[in-house]
Amino acid sequence: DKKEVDLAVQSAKAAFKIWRKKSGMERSRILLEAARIIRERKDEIATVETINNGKSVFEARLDIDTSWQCLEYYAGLAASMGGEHVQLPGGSFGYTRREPLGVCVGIGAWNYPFQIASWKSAPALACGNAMVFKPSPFTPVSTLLLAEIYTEAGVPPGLFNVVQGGAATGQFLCQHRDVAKVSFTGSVPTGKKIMELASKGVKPVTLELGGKSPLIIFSDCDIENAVRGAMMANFLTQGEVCCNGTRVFVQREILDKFTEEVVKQTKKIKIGDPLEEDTRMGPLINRSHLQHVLGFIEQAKNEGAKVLCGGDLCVPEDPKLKDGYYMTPCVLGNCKDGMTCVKEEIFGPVMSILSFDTEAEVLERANDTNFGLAAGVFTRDIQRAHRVVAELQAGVCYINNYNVSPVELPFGGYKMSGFGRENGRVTIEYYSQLKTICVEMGDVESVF
Ligand SMILES: NC(=O)C1=CN([C@@H]2O[C@H](COP(=O)(O)OP(=O)(O)OC[C@H]3O[C@@H](n4cnc5c(N)ncnc54)[C@H](O)[C@@H]3O)[C@@H](O)[C@H]2O)C=CC1
Ligand SMILES: C[N+](C)(C)CCCC(=O)O
Repeated sequence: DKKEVDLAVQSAKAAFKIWRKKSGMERSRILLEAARIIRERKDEIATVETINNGKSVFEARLDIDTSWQCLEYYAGLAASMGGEHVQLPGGSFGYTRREPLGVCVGIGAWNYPFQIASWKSAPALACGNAMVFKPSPFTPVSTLLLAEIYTEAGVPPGLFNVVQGGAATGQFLCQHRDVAKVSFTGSVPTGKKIMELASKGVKPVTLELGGKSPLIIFSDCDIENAVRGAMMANFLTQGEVCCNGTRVFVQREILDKFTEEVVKQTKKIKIGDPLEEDTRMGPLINRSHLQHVLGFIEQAKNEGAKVLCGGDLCVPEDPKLKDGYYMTPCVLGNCKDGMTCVKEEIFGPVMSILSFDTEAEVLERANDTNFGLAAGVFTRDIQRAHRVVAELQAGVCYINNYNVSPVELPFGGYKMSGFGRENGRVTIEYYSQLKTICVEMGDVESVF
């Protein structure tokens, strides 16, 4: 409620007063300690994340890895955040200071709860800010572990606060007068609302929104790697991934071979209890989302797409899983650009395969979308690879791989997939502001 949101912001504000005075080296040491604790508690956090979200524990561990890596990365940058010195006439000079913004708000989606909270809080805290974070009400648990860990590592109490709730809570946060910035991960419609709310207080926003990314497979590619890339691009976290390459464009010469292999591999994905070691796909986030995804498959069939595998409700053999929100991962063939399954973000394990003939044609079609989060290309021709990514309208492009996320590289979208970046050096700019100081060494020459 409004009252709890205010308490969280006030406590973050108090912590900010202490934190902002610390040197980068001091902040760095605490972030490194937090990273160490995450590494030490990795299996436990991954288990909580699996219970939280439903993704396989095998995959959840990878999310926890990119989380502590993000803290380590920004710990490394914290001490080198600085400004510049500029000489002016007559011995006068100026300098700039890079200062924190204050209390930042993070609002997260349910697909990568711990990772999203880490990717937002690590650069925020490294720059000297405080953060109040609101996880999705579908995945409220793991972010609390992060808060616990920051506290144990030695941040001032309240520096990273978690508030629970849905849209109303998010709105209170975006409107709060003591909030300096909002970083949001979620859907395009909510992103627009947040931008609107934040604009009332002239607060900067970072928006990490949805996508419908193209993955382009040329006939000169290493086909085994291309198949693995397409699996990585579509089936992590039950397909509930914003940057997934769900429009798989395959050059006609290898369409049959590629499709056959992708279908073979998709059928092998082990679905079941996500806490079991060999499971690679768990249940979707909730029943209504499952129905929503299955609805897209029905519609795809009606519009002429061919289900090559999966796309059905799945009831695992284990009786304790019988009411789970499981479905079999789906590959759709015979897809055309105008179909709903090709145009809209499904956010489930559904790959659409499209064929193409020429580079110019596929570029035109790949870019014909309002989204622009990610894109991928598989080819052995290095000139073509760089020529194609230079033309793709997407914030993150992969050559001969997909959905890897080294924290050293910026991540974020073009077009309606949002703006601002997470990870990489550049994100320091999104969590700090520049102060200019002009120093007079002589007398004031007044106009009056
Ligand atoms: N670009 C990226 O990095 C990512 C984008 N996404 C996108 O997120 C979507 C799925 O996640 P959902 O949780 O369903 O998205 P969502 O937009 O429904 O919710 C996201 C968060 O915003 C909060 N929220 C909802 N309405 C709000 C309002 N009016 N004001 C303030 N906060 C509000 C929710 O409680 C939740 O914490 C997909 O569209 C996906 O593409 C998901 C993960 C990563
Ligand atoms: C880790 N990765 C690249 C698969 C997804 C990260 C973005 C998201 O939160 O959906």
